[in-house]
Amino acid sequence: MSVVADSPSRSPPPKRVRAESPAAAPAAVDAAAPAAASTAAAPSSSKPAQNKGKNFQQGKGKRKRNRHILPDPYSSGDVLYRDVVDFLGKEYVDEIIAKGDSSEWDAPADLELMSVIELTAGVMTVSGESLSMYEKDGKKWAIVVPFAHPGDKIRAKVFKHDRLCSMADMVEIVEYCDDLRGGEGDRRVNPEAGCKYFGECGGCQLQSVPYAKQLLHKARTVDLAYQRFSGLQGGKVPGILPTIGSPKQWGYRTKITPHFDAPPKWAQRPDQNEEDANDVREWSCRIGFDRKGKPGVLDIEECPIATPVLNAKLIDERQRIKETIWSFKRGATVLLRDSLPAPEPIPTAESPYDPASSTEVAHVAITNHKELVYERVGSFLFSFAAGSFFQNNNSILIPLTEYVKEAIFPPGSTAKRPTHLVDTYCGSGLFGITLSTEFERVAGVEITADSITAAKKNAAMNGLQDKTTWLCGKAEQIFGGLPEQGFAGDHSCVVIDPPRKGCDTPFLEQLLAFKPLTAVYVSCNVHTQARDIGWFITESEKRGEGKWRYELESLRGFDLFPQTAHVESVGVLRLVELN
Ligand SMILES: C[S@@+](CC[C@H](N)C(=O)[O-])C[C@H]1O[C@@H](n2cnc3c(N)ncnc32)[C@H](O)[C@@H]1O
Repeated sequence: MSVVADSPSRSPPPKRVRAESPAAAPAAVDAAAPAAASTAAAPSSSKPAQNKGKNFQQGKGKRKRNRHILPDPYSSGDVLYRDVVDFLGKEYVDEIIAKGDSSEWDAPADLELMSVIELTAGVMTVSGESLSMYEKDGKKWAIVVPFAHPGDKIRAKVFKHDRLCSMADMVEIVEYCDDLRGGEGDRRVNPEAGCKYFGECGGCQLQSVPYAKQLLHKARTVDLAYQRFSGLQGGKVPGILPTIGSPKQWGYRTKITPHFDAPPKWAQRPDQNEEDANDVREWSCRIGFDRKGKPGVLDIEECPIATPVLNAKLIDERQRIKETIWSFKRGATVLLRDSLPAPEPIPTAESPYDPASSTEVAHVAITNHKELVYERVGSFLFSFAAGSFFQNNNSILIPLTEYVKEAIFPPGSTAKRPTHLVDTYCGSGLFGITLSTEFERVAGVEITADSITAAKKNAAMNGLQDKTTWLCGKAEQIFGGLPEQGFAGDHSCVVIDPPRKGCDTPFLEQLLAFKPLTAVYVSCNVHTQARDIGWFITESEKRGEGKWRYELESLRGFDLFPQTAHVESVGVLRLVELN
């Protein structure tokens, strides 16, 4: 474990552009960044966050205002706060907050910023950090430290106080607790395995945890999300099923986006004499990922969770950028995407893809956002622009799509069989196309025109053009257009796979009005999923007036991102007629 000495700066990272052309490229959107959910108790809408930026004035008559900013609901900050409350004890926290003197923001007096303290890590947060107890004069306070496991004895440097907790950097693990250790990525056990940047890179959080325990951690995350955010009482949330592991636990990631900063003004250019300018310093170009708890980019030569072809391409890209770095005025992001080589000829509606003809071929790495990527999922071929959305772990896509299929048609069920599938937030058609064999008709809806173009092309490449309809528009407006296409709730099933911010209220309202036989909600943010499913079940009880309602039949995580704390959650909703 490396020693972390500097205090992190809290300033926002500089803007980045794509690395294709150094000049005048547009600012790239970080696809991995969580979208802030916007309301506290209901699915997201266009309303502003209720408590964002709320000010609390400390001390009457004082001119200095102390801004205490609460995290957006369902954000990682909100989830951490819930972890802290559970750790300190809800009764204790309620008591402190009930005083109304904002003392939940006041760290214990002797806990000074930049001080190094000794702790015993208590529990692991949802996002994989440790929480340790700091108690002084009856005041309980949590210390958040990354990379420590429950039971580890550590030294940590406090750099920020927050509500009921302080953030600290890991300085040293003095004594390891073996309970959660011994994973393949634990370099104490396997010095050659895992990632040499673990402990410094902000990308992975759970590498040193054995894989089976990573899966348990993710099942707990799903469980906690429903306890905290669904508003559903005990019996309405089924027991969380074991997390389905990823067939590949390393070398699985088919897309990575390392980034780099432009040379700062003070940096000494290679062609510059030191006498030319005062105050120039040496600067080196770092291409990689954000550092954990420290500002700036961590220089990354390889990423062991990325596929081998991406790691090979990373060497070339790093070389290319280092050679041209002085032409960049702003930082930039590099896209690296794993692809099959373009098939020859490209399958078409007239001559569709034949899975029997496919052979094992060497993959290629694509760096141009507009170039087409090809991926196989089971007996289907997909293509999409490299810069657009597609799931990043191909190795788990057959288990995931097969699971959704079985959830819709449970073996031995006597329930009415849906004949039509509506794939909402369909992207380039992953669920609609892989599940199409079970349905008479499939409709997909998606906000991004390019993805709909890709979905149509994918349907044609797989010979599915006649049984599929792909509609570009907001999912919030789409159910109205479905009857014209022959879709009605009483013979349909809906797959819902929204971005991290979850569904909007208008979407869920339409889903309730459509009243499908089954809905399967797949989500990369279990916290907004819990909120949406909680709302949906509760509303269905009101609207069903004792005649019908939706039940949450099953819940389980899929590990699309081994070694990280992320979990994909699949919730199955079934319409139940009550008389
Ligand atoms: C998590 S991705 C899922 C894509 C696809 N189901 C898959 O697995 O490849 C979410 C998709 O929802 C789309 N999207 C985002 N907001 C939307 C909205 N309001 N209405 C419809 N689609 C939306 C995004 O463009 C993105 O393709």
